[in-house]
Amino acid sequence: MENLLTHEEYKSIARGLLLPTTAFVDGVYRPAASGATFETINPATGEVLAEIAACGAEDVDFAVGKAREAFEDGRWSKRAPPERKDVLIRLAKLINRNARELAVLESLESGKTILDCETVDLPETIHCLKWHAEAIDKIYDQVSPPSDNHIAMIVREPVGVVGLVLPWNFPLLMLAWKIGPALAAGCSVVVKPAEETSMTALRVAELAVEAGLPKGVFNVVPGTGPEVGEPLGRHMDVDMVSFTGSTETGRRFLRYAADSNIKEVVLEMGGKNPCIVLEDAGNLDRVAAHVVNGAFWNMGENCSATSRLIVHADVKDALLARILAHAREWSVGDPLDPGTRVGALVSRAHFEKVAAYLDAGTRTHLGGATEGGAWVHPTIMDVEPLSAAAREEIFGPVLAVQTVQGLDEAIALANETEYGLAASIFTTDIKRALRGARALRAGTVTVNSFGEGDISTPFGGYKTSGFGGRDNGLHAHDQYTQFKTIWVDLADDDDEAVG
Ligand SMILES: NC(=O)C1=CN([C@@H]2O[C@H](COP(=O)(O)OP(=O)(O)OC[C@H]3O[C@@H](n4cnc5c(N)ncnc54)[C@H](O)[C@@H]3O)[C@@H](O)[C@H]2O)C=CC1
Ligand code: BAL
Repeated sequence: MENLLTHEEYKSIARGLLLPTTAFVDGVYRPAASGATFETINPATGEVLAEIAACGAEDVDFAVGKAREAFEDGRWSKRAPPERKDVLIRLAKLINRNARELAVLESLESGKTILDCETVDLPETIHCLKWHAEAIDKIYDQVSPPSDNHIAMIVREPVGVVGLVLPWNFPLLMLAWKIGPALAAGCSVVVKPAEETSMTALRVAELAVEAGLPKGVFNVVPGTGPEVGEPLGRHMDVDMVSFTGSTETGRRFLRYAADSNIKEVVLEMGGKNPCIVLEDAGNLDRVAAHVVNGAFWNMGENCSATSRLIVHADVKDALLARILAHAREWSVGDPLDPGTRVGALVSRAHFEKVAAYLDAGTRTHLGGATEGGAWVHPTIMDVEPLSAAAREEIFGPVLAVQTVQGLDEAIALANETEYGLAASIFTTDIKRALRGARALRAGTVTVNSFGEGDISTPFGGYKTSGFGGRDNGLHAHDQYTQFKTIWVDLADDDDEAVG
């Protein structure tokens, strides 16, 4: 990549970074009300990067209050759409101007490779914000003609104060997926970053104010799930929560909403995503490259990662040979080395969770090993259909392989999961591809490729993978918008009144 720096240059930038460590509320950085802090660790070195404000219910309440004030006085919610667009485009440009610093910060906190941060996370974050900004003044209200004597306007209004609860695997991109449409709609937001990765969200909130976003509209409250996420989920003055993370925590947000003000809840949760390769898949080398990318990109810490390979017996050996050849190219190493493809897992605790699955297969084809308490080598293993490794979300670079004899068996096995986020199918027969794609119970199905789609296409899951709406696409704007119907009676004053 011609724009990448050297390993030494990245390390030098890392040493010089100014780290944002306190909450960002009402346009300024401020410590937690209690003064408490927690350590944020660089997972690749085990070193403490910074002490971050450990916020709690009092801080959440303060941030929600400021977000509410901002929403009600209309400083953002009632600004003309073209003006909101200009501010968000300025924010995208500021992120672009600070992209290198943000990429290094993202990599340091999360263990993600600098290669991905520079070439995927930052460009996609910037593109996402621009895309939603550009959409703001192109979404029209509607008029319904119920009768000659009536007219009904269907108008969109911002939902209000929104809580955005983020995961650690794509800290910046998930922030953008949520603030893009939320701010575009005119909402005020209170962001709760994952405790492993608080700093890039804090820095983006600061840049947003520099871009002209009024204070109080974009607040960030760092802290743990129980101390910040729960009070946000239970807050009586939060109108909606959008969450990305585990299915277990997603369920909690439904309970919080039910027990409080029945706020709207949108959940993007786990996956155990199948990749079906049929005997007529065509160029197996190309298929293998997709499978390896789907399984090991971002260390498999990706809700839509290819975590199950369901392969036809006739091509299994040939495909596996090519998969192993591609996977061996994925070098494990320091995330700040631009040659590294597999960085550190996000935390020691997560490393231990993933490592516990490494001997759960019936036969290991590759990997099965760890390194330095932070790295898991790309691992490929055969698994039994009902085993934990075949059913549970591992969220690491582990590919579970199962063999089938035909399409129907493959579909049945693919759907035999509580999840339904993503799936892929490889075949050169268009009818089989479409029959398979329709039968797969997943929010995104890719044919002859691996991918999550594009900012323009909705992303979310079936079954326990998703609830309440979709990220991305214009559909995402619906989440952050209330529809109001305004009826007008067009009858003359002396006509008989009818309902
Ligand atoms: N769908 C996805 O993209 C993600 C899935 N996961 C899955 O979840 C597993 C566990 O990872 P975690 O980081 O523990 O995920 P998590 O779902 O617990 O964390 C996601 C967010 O929810 C917050 N949270 C945690 N407990 C909470 C609570 N009781 N109330 C309110 N908010 C709470 C966290 O602080 C974080 O901001 C992973 O191994 C992986 O399988 C994790 C991250 C992202
Ligand atoms: N793959 C984007 C959503 C996520 O993994 O959190």
